[in-house]
Amino acid sequence: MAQFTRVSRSVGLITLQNPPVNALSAVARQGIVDAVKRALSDPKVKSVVICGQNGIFCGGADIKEFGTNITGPPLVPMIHAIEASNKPVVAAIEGSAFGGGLELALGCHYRVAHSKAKLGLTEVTLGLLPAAGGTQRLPRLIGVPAALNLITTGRHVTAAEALQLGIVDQVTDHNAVDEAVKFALSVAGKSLDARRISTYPCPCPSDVDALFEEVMQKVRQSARGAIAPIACVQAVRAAATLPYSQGMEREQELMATLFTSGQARALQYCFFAQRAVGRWSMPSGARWDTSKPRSIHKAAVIGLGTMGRGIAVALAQTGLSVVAVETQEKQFMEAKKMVSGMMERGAKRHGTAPPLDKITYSQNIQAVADVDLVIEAVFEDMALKEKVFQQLSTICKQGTFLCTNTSALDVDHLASQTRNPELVVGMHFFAPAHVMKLLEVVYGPRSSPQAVATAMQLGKKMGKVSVAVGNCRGFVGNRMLKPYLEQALFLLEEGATPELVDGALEEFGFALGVFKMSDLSGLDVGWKVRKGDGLVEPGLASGPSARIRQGRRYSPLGDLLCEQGRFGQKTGQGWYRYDKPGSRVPRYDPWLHSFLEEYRTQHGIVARRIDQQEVLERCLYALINEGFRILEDGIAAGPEDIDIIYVFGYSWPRHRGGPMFYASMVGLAKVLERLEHYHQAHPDVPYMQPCNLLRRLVASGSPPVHKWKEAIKKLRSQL
Ligand SMILES: CCCCCCCC/C=C\C/C=C/C(=O)SCCNC(=O)CCNC(=O)[C@H](O)C(C)(C)COP(=O)(O)OP(=O)(O)OC[C@H]1O[C@@H](n2cnc3c(N)ncnc32)[C@H](O)[C@@H]1OP(=O)(O)O
Repeated sequence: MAQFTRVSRSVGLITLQNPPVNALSAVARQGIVDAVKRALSDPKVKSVVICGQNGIFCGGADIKEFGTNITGPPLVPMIHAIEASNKPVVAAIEGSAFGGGLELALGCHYRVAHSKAKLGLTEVTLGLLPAAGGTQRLPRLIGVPAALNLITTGRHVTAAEALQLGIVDQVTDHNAVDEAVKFALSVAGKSLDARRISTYPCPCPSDVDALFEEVMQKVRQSARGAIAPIACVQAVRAAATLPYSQGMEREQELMATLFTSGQARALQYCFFAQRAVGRWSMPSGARWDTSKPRSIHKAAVIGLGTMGRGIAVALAQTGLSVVAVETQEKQFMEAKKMVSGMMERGAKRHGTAPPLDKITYSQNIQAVADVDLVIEAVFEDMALKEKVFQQLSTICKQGTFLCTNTSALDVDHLASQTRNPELVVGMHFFAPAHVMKLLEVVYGPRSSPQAVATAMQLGKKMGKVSVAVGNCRGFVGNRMLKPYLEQALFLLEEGATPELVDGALEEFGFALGVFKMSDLSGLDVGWKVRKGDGLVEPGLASGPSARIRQGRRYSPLGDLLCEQGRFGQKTGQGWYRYDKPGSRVPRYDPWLHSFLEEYRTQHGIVARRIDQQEVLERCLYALINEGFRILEDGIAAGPEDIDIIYVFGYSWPRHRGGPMFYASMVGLAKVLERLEHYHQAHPDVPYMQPCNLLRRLVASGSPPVHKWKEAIKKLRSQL
C-alpha cells in the first residue's frame, strides 16, 4: 500500500509501504494511484514527494507477480498520471531505486537522492526490459550512449554517478525525505513544461544506424545468447528514432515477447534461488535460522599458492586481520609481492586504500595460534593436508574453526585428524578466489551447525554466494563436472573435434567450451588426480581394452597430451595451439587433428559425423544425471543449490537457469528418454545410466522444479 500525509502544510507525502523492498505489487500500485489522486485533488497540496518506508525507495515491480495473473492498475498509466500532474512531484530516493522503482522516479518531475542510494534499470538481469517507460525516458534524459550502457547491463549506479549523468537533480548526505520536502516547497507553483521527460527530444548522434549497429554487435557478443539485452537495444533505438508514443508501443511489444520467454523465467528463478541458498539446511535437521554463527575477527590462510593468495586478499578486503602462512621460502617471497599487488589493483578499481596492513606474513605455522578460523589451502595432496590438520589441531587455541579449501578430498577424513572434528568444514573457493563469487561450504557428518553457520556468514561477508553442501568426492560442482568432461573426451574419440564440442557449448551460452576451459586451467591438474586414482597407464596397447579402466569406458586422450608436455595455455599447447606459453588466444592446431586421426586408427575407431545436438545432449544430460544423483544422496538440499553453484562457479549461462532448471525446461521425460538412449548405445558408461530419482520424478508426473524438494522428501519417505 501507500500512505498519504500532508507535511510542511502544503506538501503531499506519499510513502510506499510494501516490506521488505517496497516492490510495486498490485496493492502498492493501487495505493499510489489513490494517493496521487488525493494529492492532486487537495487544494492545500501545492507539491508532492514520493518516498519509500524503511529507507528504501523501491525495489521495482513485484517479481513474484510475474508468474501469476497480474491484476491492479498497470504501471505505465500510473507513471503517466504522475508526470502529467500540474503539481510538481519529487522522488525522494533512499536505499535502492531499481527497475520499475527508478521508472517511477523518472516519471516524477524532480529526483533527490541520498548519497548512499543506488539506482539502476535492472530489468535486463531478470530477462526483461524497463517497460514502464524506462527505455523511452532514460535516453531522453541522459542521452543514447549512457542510457544504452545502463539499460543493457542493468548495472547499479551510485547517487554521485546518477547526479553526474543527470538522472537525479540533487544528492544529499542528510535525510533525503526532508531534503525532498524542502525541494518540493521550493518548486511549488513553478512551470513544469521543461520537467516532463517524455516530452524531451531524444538527443541523438547523427549516425544512428552506425551507432546501433556497433552497439548491437557488442551486445550480441557479450549476451551469450540472452535475448533481453538485444531487446533493450531495440527499444532504445525506438526512443532515438520514433516519437515518444510510438516508442512506448515498441517498448510494450518487445516486453510482451520477453515477458513470457523461458529466459525470463530462468533469470527470475536464479534471482530467487540465489536468495534461497542462504536458507541452508543439513540432513541432521540443522538450519540457517536455528544455528548461530560465531564472529570471526582474525583468520589465517595456510599455503600461499594461487588459491591461498586469492583467499588472503578476499579475507583482508572484508576488514579481517589475516595471518598468511607459507613455509617454502621462494613461494613465500613471491606470494608477499603478488598479494600486495592484487590488493593494490583491487583498491585502485574501487577507489579505496589497499588493506595492506591487514595481513601479516609468516613462514611458521605456529603464527596461527590465536586466530578464530583457519583456511588451509596447501597443495591438493591428502597426506600433506592430513599433516597440516594434525598440526593445526594442536597449535590453534580452543574453538578455532579449521577449514579446508580442498576441491574434492574427503573433509570428514581431515576432520578425523583433529581433536575437535565438529570444528572442521570445507570452504571450497573458486579461482581466482578474490574475484569468483561462489563458495561451496562443505559439511561432514561431524561438522557442527555452528561451524557451517560461521563459514556461511564469513562467505557472505566476503561477498560470496555461499552454498552449503554435503561431503563427497568433488562435492557438487566438481562431481558433476566429471561426467561432462568424460563425455567431451568420448565425443573426440568418436569423431568430434575440440572446435565442434566447444562451439556447441559456447553457442549454448558457456563462456568457454570444455576444451578451452581445460587449456585455461591446465591439463596437468586432472592428470595428477587420475594418476592418484590409478587410472593412468602409460604406453598401454591399442585395442578396445586400452580404453577400459576399472571396468568402465575410459579415454586416455588427456593423459596422452600430458605425456607430450601439452598442459594447455601455460605450455602454449593443449587441445589448441597458442602463440607462446601463457598466451590466451586458442588457435586451430593441425597437430592435434592428425593426433586424433592416428589415435582413432590405432584403436580401430571409425570416425562418424557428430552434430551439435548430440554434443549438448551427451555433455549436459550426463552432468544433469549426476545432479539428480546428488539430490538423491542428499548432498545438495535442493535443485536451487546445484543451479547456483553452476551459474556462479562454472559459467553455466544464467539465462538457462542452471542445469536442474534447464532439465525441467527441456522436460524430465525427454532427459530420461535421451539418457536411456545413450546408455543403451554406451552401456560401459555408468554416468549415462538414468538415476533412480529422475525415473521416479518422471513417474510421478515430472513436477515443476520448485516442487522437487517436496517430491524428493515424499519419495524418500516411501522408501
Ligand atoms: C506484456 C506483459 C507486461 C506485464 C507487465 C509487467 C509490468 C512490468 C513493467 C515494468 C517493468 C519493470 C520491471 C521490474 O521492475 S523488475 C524488478 C526490478 N527490480 C530489481 O531488479 C531489484 C531486485 N531486488 C534487489 O536487487 C534487492 O532485493 C534489493 C537491492 C532491492 C534489496 O537487497 P537486500 O536488502 O539484500 O534484500 P534481498 O535481495 O535479500 O531481498 C529481500 C527479499 O525481498 C525480495 N525481493 C526483492 N526485490 C523484489 C522484487 N522486486 N519483487 C519481489 N520480491 C523482491 C527478495 O526475494 C527477498 O525475499 P526472499 O526471496 O523471500 O528472501
